[in-house]
Amino acid sequence: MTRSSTSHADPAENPYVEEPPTDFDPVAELSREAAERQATLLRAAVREHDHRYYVEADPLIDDAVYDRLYARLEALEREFDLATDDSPTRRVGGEPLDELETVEHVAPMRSIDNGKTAEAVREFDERVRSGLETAGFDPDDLRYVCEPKFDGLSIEVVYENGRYVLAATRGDGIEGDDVTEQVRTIPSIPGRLRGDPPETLAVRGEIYMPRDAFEAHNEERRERGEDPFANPRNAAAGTLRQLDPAVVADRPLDAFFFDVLAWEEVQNASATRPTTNRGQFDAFDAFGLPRTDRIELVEDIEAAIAYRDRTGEDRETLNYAIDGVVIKVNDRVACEALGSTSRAPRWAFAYKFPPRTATTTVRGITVQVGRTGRLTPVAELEPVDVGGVTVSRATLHNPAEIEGLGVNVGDRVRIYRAGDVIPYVPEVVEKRSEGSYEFPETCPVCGAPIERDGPLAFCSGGLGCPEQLERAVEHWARRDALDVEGLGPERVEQLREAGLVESLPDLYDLTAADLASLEGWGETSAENLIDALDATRNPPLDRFLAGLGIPDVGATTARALATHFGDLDALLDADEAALREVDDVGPEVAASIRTFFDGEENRAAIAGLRERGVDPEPVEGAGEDASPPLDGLTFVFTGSLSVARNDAQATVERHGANATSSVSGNTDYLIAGENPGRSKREDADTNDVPVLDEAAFADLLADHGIDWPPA
Ligand SMILES: NC(=O)c1ccc[n+]([C@@H]2O[C@H](COP(=O)([O-])OP(=O)(O)OC[C@H]3O[C@@H](n4cnc5c(N)ncnc54)[C@H](O)[C@@H]3O)[C@@H](O)[C@H]2O)c1
Ligand SMILES: [Zn+2]
Repeated sequence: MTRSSTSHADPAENPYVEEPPTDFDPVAELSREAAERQATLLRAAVREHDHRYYVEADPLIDDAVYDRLYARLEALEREFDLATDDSPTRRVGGEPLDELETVEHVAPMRSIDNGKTAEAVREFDERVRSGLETAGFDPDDLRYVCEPKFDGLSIEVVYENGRYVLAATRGDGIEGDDVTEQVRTIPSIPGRLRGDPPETLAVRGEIYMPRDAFEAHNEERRERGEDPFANPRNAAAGTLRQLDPAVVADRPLDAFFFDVLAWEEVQNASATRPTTNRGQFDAFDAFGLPRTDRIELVEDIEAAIAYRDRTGEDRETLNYAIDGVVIKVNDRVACEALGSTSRAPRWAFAYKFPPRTATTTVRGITVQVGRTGRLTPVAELEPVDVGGVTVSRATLHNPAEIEGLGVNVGDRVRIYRAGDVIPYVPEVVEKRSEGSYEFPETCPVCGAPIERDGPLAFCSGGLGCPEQLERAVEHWARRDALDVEGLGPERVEQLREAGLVESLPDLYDLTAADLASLEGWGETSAENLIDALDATRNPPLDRFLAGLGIPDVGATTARALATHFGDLDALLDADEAALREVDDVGPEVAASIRTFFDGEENRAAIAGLRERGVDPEPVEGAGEDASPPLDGLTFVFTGSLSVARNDAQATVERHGANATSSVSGNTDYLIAGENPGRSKREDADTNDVPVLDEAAFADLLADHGIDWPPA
């Protein structure tokens, strides 16, 4: 099999690549010649966008714009009978990456036809009915099975004699990338099937990053100064492209399976393939393959439409991203009779949710200052409804983005909002102003000069900038840092405005009397905050470090630094070479730590804290030779313990162990509190992982000289 080559359009010569129109003339008004010319350009443009989207994972245009180009091309090909075999409307849009090995799929991995209206779904139903009638089926026997359409990464997984042997991405539908080692690290994908599987089983599913994990992961990226992923789909795709399986193992991915690509048995007659799509899910259950429990078998297309509406209502509450539902003919013999085009099966249809985008006017552009001084421009908008939510602000990310969009006050823009993503502006739809917004040269809050670093801009005012100071104090008080209750953003702002807090150490000069004199404070709340601050005077070293907000140092790196150096002075004196000896710390992070500790302001803050008796506890037994007591062990926690799960995880990590969120063959202990999760217990059984209750866990820690519950 040869790899299909993709010719790329030269963006400069093709208007549909660089600046796709927002509207097209009606197809009926075109001459045949004009239609041919347009179709040729559109084909080249769609190919180019496919490449940017599937291969480079860096699309030039928004999905809605792409969908418009694609629909136009389909319409021209249909009306003027122009389809060519190599048209992108005839094939799946991806192609394998160069860095990974290429593998051929056991059966083509096709796309799915889709639409956003009930009308389009009814037309699909009519096509199915007439197709079945032609093939001699009784359309009255027709049943549909409905499932959520997961917005992740399509994957093929192959089992031979029940053993996991291969995983591949969709690629161009015929060949994909070999990601066997990467996918092997996903805990919910079994290494061995249970029950009575056929000799060869190839299944299709979707890999996704759970929403909570996505948010946590993005938070870490932001802390390291990296750009967050725009959505969970990109996060999952970016992760699976990692060539190093250890990186993949570190990021929480999960999977749902929904289709069988091949089911072959030579001798094992008991393992017959189910005759319905619904029945295949029961087989998945028996084999231990994860699948959604939101499957519904319905009597007719109207019930399928209702299913989509109900699913849409639950959309924001699910821990995974979905972009619609998939409606499939249930009976597999009927599916085979209907068959497939080269691009998509005729027996399935994706009924997508309405786009979460709208058009509105930019009323103003403001600039926000973050903890590290990073400046984020924000578009202040004419309020507009987007999928049921009123949006009046959208992020413009950074000055380079503004230049790229060419946006200015007064322009009409499209905004995009998904449940878990801050609304943003993918395009200007109508230019009504001159040029693009001119980014200020000084910080709008403190007036210090702005410094540019590539696409980003920073306020150079440091903790002298009121906004940076407030963010730094809030950061210090965060749960995973010093955990000071009662010190939220509003109170921090109040303390700064009252002149009580002008630096981090000032927090520890506060008195209950100072606070009680402020508006909205009583004696009790004042004393509570003073007590909460007092309780942080001897924090564990890692929390102290996390609280300082060193760029690139999140909670995990802070723990690694604390365990390695043991006390603050050793760390303050460490040069970059010494810092790089710590796990997780590469040259960039080492340089960033050094720069932070060399900064005069930061030195002064640390000295000021120590003068006020805020001094971190040294870590006992730390040092390069002594390996930490729980080194190499992996724990999973389930159910409720006497302390928060985060704290339990932090405790074992502080002593050298890993804490992960799902049980696999690599887990050493499952710690089960009250009301433990059933699936984790089952996974522990399957993988022979010992399950400890909290008392037994405390004993285990005591054997290693670790106190439980943690102080
Ligand atoms: N912005 C751009 O330049 C650009 C370029 C190309 C494509 N796109 C976007 O990509 C999308 C089209 O991509 P596509 O062809 O991969 O289609 P798709 O991703 O919309 O749908 C097909 C996929 O759905 C998945 N799926 C999820 N749940 C499923 C279930 N329960 N049953 C069956 N399949 C299920 C399958 O893995 C399959 O690969 C469009 O939204 C388009 O806008 C954008
Ligand atoms: Zn400033």
